[in-house]
Amino acid sequence: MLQKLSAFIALVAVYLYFTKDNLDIDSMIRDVLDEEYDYVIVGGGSAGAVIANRLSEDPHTSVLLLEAGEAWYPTTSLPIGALFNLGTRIDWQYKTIPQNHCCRGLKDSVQNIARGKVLGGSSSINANSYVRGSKHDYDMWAEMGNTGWSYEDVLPYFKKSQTQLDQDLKKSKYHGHSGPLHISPAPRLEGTKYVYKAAVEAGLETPEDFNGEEQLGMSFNQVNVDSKGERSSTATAFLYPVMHRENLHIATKAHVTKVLLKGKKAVGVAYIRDLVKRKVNARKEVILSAGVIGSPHILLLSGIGPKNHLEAMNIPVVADLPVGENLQDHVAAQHINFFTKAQTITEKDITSWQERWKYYFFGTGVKRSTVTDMVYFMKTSHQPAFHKFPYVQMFINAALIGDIWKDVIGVRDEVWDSMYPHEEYDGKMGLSIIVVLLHPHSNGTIRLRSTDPFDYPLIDPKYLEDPVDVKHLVEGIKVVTETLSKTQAFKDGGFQMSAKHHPLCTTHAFNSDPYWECYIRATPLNVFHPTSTCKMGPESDNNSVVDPRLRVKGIDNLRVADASIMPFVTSGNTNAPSIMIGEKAADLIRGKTTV
Ligand SMILES: Cc1cc2nc3c(=O)[nH]c(=O)nc-3n(C[C@H](O)[C@H](O)[C@H](O)COP(=O)(O)OP(=O)(O)OC[C@H]3O[C@@H](n4cnc5c(N)ncnc54)[C@H](O)[C@@H]3O)c2cc1C
Repeated sequence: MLQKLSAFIALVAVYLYFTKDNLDIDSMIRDVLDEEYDYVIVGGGSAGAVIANRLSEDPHTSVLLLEAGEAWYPTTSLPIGALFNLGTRIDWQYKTIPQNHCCRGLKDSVQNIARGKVLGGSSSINANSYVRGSKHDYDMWAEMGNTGWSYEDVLPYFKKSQTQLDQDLKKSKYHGHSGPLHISPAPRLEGTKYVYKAAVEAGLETPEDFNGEEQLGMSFNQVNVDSKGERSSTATAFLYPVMHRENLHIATKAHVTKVLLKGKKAVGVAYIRDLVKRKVNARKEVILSAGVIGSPHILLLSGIGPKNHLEAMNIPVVADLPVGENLQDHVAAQHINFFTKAQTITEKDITSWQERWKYYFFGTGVKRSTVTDMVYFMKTSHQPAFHKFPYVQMFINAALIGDIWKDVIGVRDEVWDSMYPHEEYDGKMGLSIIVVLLHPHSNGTIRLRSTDPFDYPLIDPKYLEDPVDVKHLVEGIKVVTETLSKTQAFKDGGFQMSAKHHPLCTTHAFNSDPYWECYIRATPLNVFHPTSTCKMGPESDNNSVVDPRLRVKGIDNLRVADASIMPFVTSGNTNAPSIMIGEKAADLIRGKTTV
């Protein structure tokens, strides 16, 4: 009994030691707010946190940040934390509506859409890969009429936000050295080194820096992890260090329900905190940074959206704009697995207490890892010739898929047990490769389910509606099964591809094209990169919601600044681009160029 009590007290002491900083953070959250601020920012995520920081640099400007989620959570600092954050109270835990063109191996044919509900937003719960996308993405945004968003225009903002810790990249003209966000190289385990060798042997490109001169090819990953081995989110980088500013007020657990409008001018927002309906005024502007689902949700509730839909919901139409259209997401093929004896991370390592202590005391071990240690970018033969950016990305994970992922992905029990049987997977080392579609032809929508602001909207990404989307993915899979897997390096590493037949695709010969098409449609993943539901476009683009200065069209004093404004989804993970959008938005709002 005494022993158990001492162990418990020791645990509490360690917990308090490591969370003491969080008590300071709590003390800086405002309970009582002013009636009016210069700027009211909704959502303290990847973009919103950056805007709050930058606007409050001027002590004469008052800024309020309203965030629906909490100030912090015990597992957010762990680089490997994505696995421990999903499905918790800091994840909104959205779901799509049942999908018609995929997903029969998933529960109810729906995909889980995780989003962060905490300061830092999704940057506090994500998988930490630091990927800017292709320079051609931004050049095409500019060609579409979005003046000021070409690669040359946005590169300085990427650099501004960043401190590159990788010794080899420190001198690169593509990286920044004094920004709040810390970027370091992903660990290089024995298992992933074999993949690199395989890429060289197969004649694939192997750029040193996929965020630099050349993106295409196989590279070791770059991650948002600081020199102490902790996650560098926009909360830790941009908010916590400046929360003491007198002119920056931050309110958490404040759920914004509506933009308050006087005619066609935004004058504040309505929100609910502690079960009480409240209002706050904005002297200059309201900035929506509530993310790809939150921002369109609030606009629709405010009467800004497609006329037909608003009328059907009995909401008076203030502006007829395509809010909630153009939803794009990176859909991916289920993990392709290779067993190996070369060092990788086992599921037991991920959950073990020894590893937890190793990380807490020394900042080392597998919890310092973000698992995706390498990335590969490729074009496919099915993409239009004028698209110079890649259509496929691979995440090379230094761990086999295991039960820890089952609920995150939402695969039906019997399908999961058949795909990843315990006797084959438990305790085994290996690689899992996720092949991701970067530019889906199938775009979807976000619509109101009801006028209750707490009712989640209807999310329909229409995954894989267009058959060409599957073709891109099959071509990507073949690089794994026909090229990498046949190299001497893979033989030397003892890599053995799992030949487990997908239980819903047994009528197709294993490893044939029809087999992979079936495999992709049966149990796809989304890799949490939805964008473009408040698309940016010039005056002439009727399919856009905000102009290139991020102002909501036809409404004064209202901007949107987050992943929802992307004209199309970038060629890679979407956190760094959302942070860049935050940096650029701050300059657009205050009318000065800082880069
Ligand atoms: C599990 C997961 C893994 C990912 N992995 C990676 C990765 O490895 N690399 C990468 O680059 N990208 C990754 N992403 C994607 C990336 O994190 C997002 O694209 C990016 O964070 C989006 O930024 P944002 O500012 O648009 O929205 P968010 O960061 O989601 O911020 C929106 C904020 O608004 C708040 N909010 C919403 N509605 C309201 C409301 N009504 N009232 C008040 N506040 C509200 C939310 O709580 C949230 O804090 C991942 C995402 C997830 C969820």
